[in-house]
Amino acid sequence: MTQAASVVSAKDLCLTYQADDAPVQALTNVNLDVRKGDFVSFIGPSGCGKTTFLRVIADLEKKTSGEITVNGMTPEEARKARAYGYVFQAPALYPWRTIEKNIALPLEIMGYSSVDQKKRIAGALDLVNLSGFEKKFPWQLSGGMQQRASIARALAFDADLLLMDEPFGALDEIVRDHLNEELLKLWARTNKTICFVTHSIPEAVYLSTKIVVMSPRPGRVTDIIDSTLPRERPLDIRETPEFLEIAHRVRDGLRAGHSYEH
Ligand SMILES: Nc1ncnc2c1ncn2[C@@H]1O[C@H](COP(=O)(O)OP(=O)(O)OP(=O)(O)O)[C@@H](O)[C@H]1O
Repeated sequence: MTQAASVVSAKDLCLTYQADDAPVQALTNVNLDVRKGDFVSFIGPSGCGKTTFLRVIADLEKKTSGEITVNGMTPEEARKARAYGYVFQAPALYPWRTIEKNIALPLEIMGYSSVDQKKRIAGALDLVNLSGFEKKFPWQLSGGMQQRASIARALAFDADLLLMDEPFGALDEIVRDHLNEELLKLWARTNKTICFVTHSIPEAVYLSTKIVVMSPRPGRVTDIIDSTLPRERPLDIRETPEFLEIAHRVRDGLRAGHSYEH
């Protein structure tokens, strides 16, 4: 079997923010290869550079040195080619726009025709099980539904790559479990490549084909774990020895990152 194409490739990637008082080294020599169809989670304590890494992929920040390609292009070229959808930590929906108008916004900006917009909005809402909620305003939906609407917005232009920055962090555990299951189904159905930031070890292990463990100051990758779990994952897989073993390795990686600081 030939290896899947590289979607994100980072080689010795470094990023230093030029803050007013002192420079902040947010990413140091990050080496990572994300392949088509991978579900990659980034886990690490606050401030280790997870968001920064997603923002470099999305061309929202510029690298200081090293290499980064997205679908074989520079991040700028990839952005212009609409290579990815981005889901933020909070749903970030405009309260004065209905759900369909929120999803339409990036499509309007990109100049899709209104017929095309309608088709894409209907398809994206169907993927996140929100058909029928087009005319509702964000405040009429629960937190979980709002987050699904913002996932629909990221799906609407049908990019192969989905960047998700801790999308379920603010939700309670039951809703989060449900959305984790739904996200895996969506991933299986669409064969997208997903880069997902989380603070939760069980969430990272449950969702991912690859787990990138990071440590802070300066943001480094301490471990990259290829999951041995099958792609089909009922929630109770979280009680299997295989799952717990991977979770254990993630925890060890996080601890190793911490002791580095002393
Ligand atoms: N625009 C900026 N200017 C200066 N420093 C910044 C800027 N953005 C982020 N940083 C710093 O860079 C480091 C990495 O930040 P980043 O947001 O990538 O971390 P994170 O791992 O995503 O954290 P969290 O889990 O809290 O979201 C932090 O120390 C942060 O304070």
